[in-house]
Amino acid sequence: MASSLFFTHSHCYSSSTSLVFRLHRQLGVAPTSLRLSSSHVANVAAMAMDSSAKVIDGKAVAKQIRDEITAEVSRMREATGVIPGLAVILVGDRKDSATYVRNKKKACESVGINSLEANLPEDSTEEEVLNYISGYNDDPSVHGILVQLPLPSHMNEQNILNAVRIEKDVDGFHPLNIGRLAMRGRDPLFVPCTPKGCIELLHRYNISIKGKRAVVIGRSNIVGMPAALLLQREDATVSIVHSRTSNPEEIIRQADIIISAVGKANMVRGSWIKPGAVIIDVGINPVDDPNSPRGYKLVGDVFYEEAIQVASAVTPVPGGVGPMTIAMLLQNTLISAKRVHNFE
Ligand SMILES: Nc1nc(=O)c2c([nH]1)NC[C@@H]1CN(c3ccc(C(=O)N[C@@H](CCC(=O)O)C(=O)O)cc3)C=[N+]21
Repeated sequence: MASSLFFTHSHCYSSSTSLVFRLHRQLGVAPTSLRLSSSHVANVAAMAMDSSAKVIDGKAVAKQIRDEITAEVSRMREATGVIPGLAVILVGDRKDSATYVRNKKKACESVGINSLEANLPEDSTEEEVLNYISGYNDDPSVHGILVQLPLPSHMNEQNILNAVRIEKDVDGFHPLNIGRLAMRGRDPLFVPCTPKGCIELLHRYNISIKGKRAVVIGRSNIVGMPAALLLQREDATVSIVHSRTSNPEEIIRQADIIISAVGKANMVRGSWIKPGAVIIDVGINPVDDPNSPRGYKLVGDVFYEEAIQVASAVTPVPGGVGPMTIAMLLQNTLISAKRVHNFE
């Protein structure tokens, strides 16, 4: 999910918070004795006292959605005899990809969706991958096809994603599905899982989007760009901040809703956040942690401990967007099976 990295860390230290603290030191006064006039800082202080930000529990919402899907899968099976099927193609042996694929398989089992898996060696040819896709395209027991990304560098991702039948494109990555997502008055067959999960979290927490200022950080094909399109379809006013944006902090500070999908640990600092904003953190970044048995822990793009003091609601990492991505994949697979079998 991590796209290209950007922003030097020196940016983080030009934040207004650390500037205030530098001022404290220069003036030789205790922080509490400083009169801070801006409502921003006052609000931050007020919120810090009751540390009021809500944690958006993606893990719990994903569980609820899986329960709903379980019920629908069995209703469909009883009425039609059809069991939705998802095929996952994994090329190579990246450890993280293998873990994600295993989790997807487990999730399928937990809701009663059939899962098929093709594990191809790293040195497979593009043609071999295309052959698998074509087999799944023609297999009526397969309602969704997912090609785990990233693919080995010798393969042309575009050729491979284009080969998935749009009726089975449960990732929503086919250019025709993205094109429809971008057009007013049209609807894609599938919406990409991670951005869909972000919007679903906002809905389930009754956070209104219409008329709000939303900022998406990152412009990847799989998260940032479709997330911006979805927010716009929900009637938000959307800005996209990326590696060539000259004043990212200034733009991010105007947002009522922030979706960050950059892949840079703790990049978004508390001082970049408008008090009361809602933060959806898509980043899943490993950082060294000698106290963890694995030697690392996962953090988001957003500096969580700071954000929770300023925002009204924040998704944690792990336990935020990640579990929602998988829940949306199951949902897309169910939608696909229902559509092809005309089951309402
Ligand atoms: N064709 C394709 N479709 C994808 O949807 C896709 C992909 N390729 N390639 C890789 C990324 C990554 N991704 C994640 C899904 C779930 C979690 C997830 O459930 N994370 C948990 C656990 C994290 C952990 O502890 O390892 C959490 O955030 O709480 C994370 C990441 C889907 N991706």
